[in-house]
Amino acid sequence: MSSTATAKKKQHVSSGPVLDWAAGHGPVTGALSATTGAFAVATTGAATAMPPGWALAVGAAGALGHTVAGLRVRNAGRTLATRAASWLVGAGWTTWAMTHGPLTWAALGSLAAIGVGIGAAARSAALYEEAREEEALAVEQRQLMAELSAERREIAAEWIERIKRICRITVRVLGVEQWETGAGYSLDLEPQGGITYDRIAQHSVALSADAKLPHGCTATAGPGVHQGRTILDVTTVNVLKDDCPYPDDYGTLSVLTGLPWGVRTNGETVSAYLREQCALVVGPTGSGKTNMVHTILAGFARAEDVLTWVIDLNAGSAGLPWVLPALKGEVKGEDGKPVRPGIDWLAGTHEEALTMLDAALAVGLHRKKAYQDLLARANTDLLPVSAKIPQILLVIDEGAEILVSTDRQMKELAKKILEVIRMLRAMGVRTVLTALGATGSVLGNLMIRREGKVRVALTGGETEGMDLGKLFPGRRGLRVEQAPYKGAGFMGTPESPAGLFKAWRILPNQIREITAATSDRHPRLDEISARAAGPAYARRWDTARTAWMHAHTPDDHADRSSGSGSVPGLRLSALSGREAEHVSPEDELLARFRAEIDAQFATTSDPNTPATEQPPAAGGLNLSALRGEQDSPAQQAALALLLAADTDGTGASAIARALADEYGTNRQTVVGWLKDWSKDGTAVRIGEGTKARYVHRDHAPDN
Ligand SMILES: Nc1ncnc2c1ncn2[C@@H]1O[C@H](COP(=O)(O)OP(=O)(O)OP(=O)(O)O)[C@@H](O)[C@H]1O
Repeated sequence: MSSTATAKKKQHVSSGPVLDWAAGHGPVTGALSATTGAFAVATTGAATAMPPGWALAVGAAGALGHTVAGLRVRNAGRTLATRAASWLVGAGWTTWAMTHGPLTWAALGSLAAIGVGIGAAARSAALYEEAREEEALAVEQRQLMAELSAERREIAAEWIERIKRICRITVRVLGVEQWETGAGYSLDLEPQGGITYDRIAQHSVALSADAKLPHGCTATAGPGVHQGRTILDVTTVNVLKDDCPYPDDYGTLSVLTGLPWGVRTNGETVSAYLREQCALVVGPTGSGKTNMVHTILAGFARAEDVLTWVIDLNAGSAGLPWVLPALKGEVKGEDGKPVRPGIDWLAGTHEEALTMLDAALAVGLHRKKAYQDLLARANTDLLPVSAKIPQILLVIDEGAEILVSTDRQMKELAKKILEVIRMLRAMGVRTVLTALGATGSVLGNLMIRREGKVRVALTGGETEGMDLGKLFPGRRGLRVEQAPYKGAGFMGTPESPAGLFKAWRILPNQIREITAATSDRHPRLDEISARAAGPAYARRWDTARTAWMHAHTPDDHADRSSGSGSVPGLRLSALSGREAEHVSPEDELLARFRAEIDAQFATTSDPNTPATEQPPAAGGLNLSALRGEQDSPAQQAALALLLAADTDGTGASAIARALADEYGTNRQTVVGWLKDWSKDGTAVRIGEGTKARYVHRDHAPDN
């Protein structure tokens, strides 16, 4: 748009002068308007005996007005002079014609000559202005180019020419940034003529070929800082074929600020934002899908506001590495204490999966009612997820296949999965489904299409059942052949358009490290949700329900620990009376907590639980790490207060006061806990009468 036109637009918007001195006229209409105007004034003026000086005054004002308007839009001196002269000549003729009569041949002839003259002058001024603008653009581009280094200048010139030839678009290059990884560069482009980035994106494949980029490298156009700008990412080194190890920084993450899943070809981390979105990860066998699931679980484990629930009907294998090392006591915290599993619940059977989905639905639906006040106070309809009210992320391995299965049992699961996806976004329950293929039947489901906008396709070179067009609609130029490596593929989210990416490679020792490093960080299910989830949730680590985890993982400590010839493998279920004699105090405690939970939820005894509440055998799954898991959050908070009270100790009233606001706990309840803790040795009562107080056993005087 010319500067004159821009200025004109601006004047329209502002409440500026009523007379638009910069009003647009072409050379012909301008000349016509001037001559007919002058003629009309001269004839009317002559007929009404108007003083001729008026016409001259109007002309002078016109010349002045146009000059001021021209100066404001920085017109050239030449243009200003032409316009002012046109006004003055017109006014001069009108004055003369009014005194000598406008309807003479001399008057009319001279007016025609003046009209042609004004037209020609205006045309020449317009041409001059256009040339001036073009020159200014060229100077600007030259300046930009001068600011770039020689190498960047060369890159910029090369791409200006290539885009012009292939896309038939003229672009200005505003910047060239070479990536620190050395794997390519980005160009900041401004396509001319109101063209947007997608016109360049359409030609991605042709541009990559023309630039002779190596296999696995692309030239991908994406949106720039505004709609008139484009960022063109050009990969020159194929980083997809090399392994990309999971970073060894296990720092705290949040579902609100994004969970990193891998890297783009430019070395940038690509994150999934799952507060409101569900995710779909597609990968045929051997593509690196299991590894990707572990990378996803690692991110969830590191988040302080996420509870991960995993369903894997393939014997729970996706979740086991996150559970077994902790349950078997193979991983210890820094202080040598047992650690909590890296995920919060693992379902490996159809029944357990149903229980989990029912619990998720109960939590979500109850949160809707119970947190009404909180939502009103926060003035939002999205539950404010935090470490206190965590997001539940349900990872369902091969969940997409469950959704399209015709099997009766699977259909039952599918119905509940879809209910979770459909109803619980606002209440902080989202899903990550994996699928073996990006086929029509998987993506045909409206709920997946609508709610699952975080999408990953791990191709591993597999073209069968890999419809990238369906997985990433509207994104052109993505081809499976660009990522023929394990763990490599495409990822797209609402925040980051689909493009090549490589999943981090995570190894079993890192899973153990992350389990240990994040043990204290995992949130607990808020009390409101825990109540809704009920005993099914509270007893998820019960021996009867976790026995299957050992069914197919021979215990390598079995022989070492049981010289007396105890049966290897299923130690949890093998609760023989003899083994039960060697019960650790912590396991005894666990049994007591279970009984308490029963009382709290007023449940009848679980038919799956052994008739006598026997603790797990010594040397079996080390459930002591889960002691706190089975308490109510209020009870855990009370225990934390007891610990924090150090050697001074504390009392029931003080603890109840501290918990009243958040949990509504009364003194009587705390008295009960303190009594239990004194009995089982967790707390020690010291002093008598009004001096009586409780200290944690770690701070007891004789400890
Ligand atoms: N991100 C990655 N980077 C490098 N190599 C990887 C990556 N992911 C997987 N691999 C390699 O691919 C192999 C298969 O990976 P994985 O078991 O995750 O695949 P899968 O798709 O789950 O296959 P299957 O379903 O057969 O188990 C791994 O043993 C590893 O060597």
